[in-house]
Amino acid sequence: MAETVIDIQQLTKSYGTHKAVDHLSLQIRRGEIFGLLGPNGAGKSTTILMLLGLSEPDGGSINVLGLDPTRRPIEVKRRVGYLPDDVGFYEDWTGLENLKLTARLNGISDKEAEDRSLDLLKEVGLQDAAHKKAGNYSRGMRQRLGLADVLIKRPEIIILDEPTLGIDPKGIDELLGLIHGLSRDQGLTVLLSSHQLHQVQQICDRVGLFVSGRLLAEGNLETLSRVLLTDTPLLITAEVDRADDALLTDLQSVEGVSSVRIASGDQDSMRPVEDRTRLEIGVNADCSPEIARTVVASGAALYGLQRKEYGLDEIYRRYFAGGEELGSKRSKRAAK
Ligand SMILES: Nc1ncnc2c1ncn2[C@@H]1O[C@H](COP(=O)(O)OP(=O)(O)OP(=O)(O)O)[C@@H](O)[C@H]1O
Repeated sequence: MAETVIDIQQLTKSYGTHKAVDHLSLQIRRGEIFGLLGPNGAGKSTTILMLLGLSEPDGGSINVLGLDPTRRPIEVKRRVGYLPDDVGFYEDWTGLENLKLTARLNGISDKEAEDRSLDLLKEVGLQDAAHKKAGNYSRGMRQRLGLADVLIKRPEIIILDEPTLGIDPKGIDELLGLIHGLSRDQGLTVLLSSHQLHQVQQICDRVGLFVSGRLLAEGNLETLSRVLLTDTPLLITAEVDRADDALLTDLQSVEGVSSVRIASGDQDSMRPVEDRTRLEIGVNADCSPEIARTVVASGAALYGLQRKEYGLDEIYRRYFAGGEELGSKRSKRAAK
């Protein structure tokens, strides 16, 4: 297994009485693309600042490439690239000039700076814009220039804070493809913060789900569904002509069923046909045959039965829709 390049243990940071990061423990391995996923204010940026030595923890420990960022921020900065959500460039300078400046600031010779800058501009698909002023770049181009800017010092880890914010869908795909390719080709470790689920899902090897400064769960999609949806890893929807209380009770007693509810029909794409009722049945094993038998035995007509596994989007939506009480229950479970 690849070595651990970021090791966070029981990390805590408060602003006044507000805990922005609350006993966070997390390990990231070399070459991984790890997604920090969570709503605004979840503590992602605060965590990133502490990883870079730009903010001091109140408690716990951080180790980045064997270094404590609070004590050795300069060495960490040399080996870790950081792309904030909005990079500052000299707007009147060309993309190439901006990159060369960063290279020089990192102690790279003029000749090498020119070569590396041109190579990177090509790599991020900006060769044709190399001599255009950064002020005239689109948001997507600026982010790609930002990526080149971060890579110029040949870091081992790059940390990207909401890199796709404000970019159009095509630009997002290009940027994510670029990040993925870089990680795979060069063994670069990528830490990417986002509240855009499908983007994180698209390229991340593992995801950490943040809420209120705490890491509720981490892992690949499968692990997340197991941890966050222990009771109902699968959802079966049944479309019936009617659903009385007796049917709901019968379904609830089928082995493997953990929840039964009548769908609200608030999602257009899933709205049942008029005069039909859609039941959402949370199950921990596929008990479709027994569900079908129970519906038919009740005298109701069964129009359809569908089984699906949760995607990250759904985990996120369901999880956060669950509210505080559910959240704390689940976080305890996740912590086990
Ligand atoms: N410098 C600060 N002073 C006081 N409170 C802060 C400061 N920075 C962050 N916070 C608070 O700490 C909490 C975590 O913020 P943080 O920016 O880390 O979250 P985030 O997950 O990165 O969200 P966002 O995507 O909105 O930046 C929030 O409640 C925020 O208001």
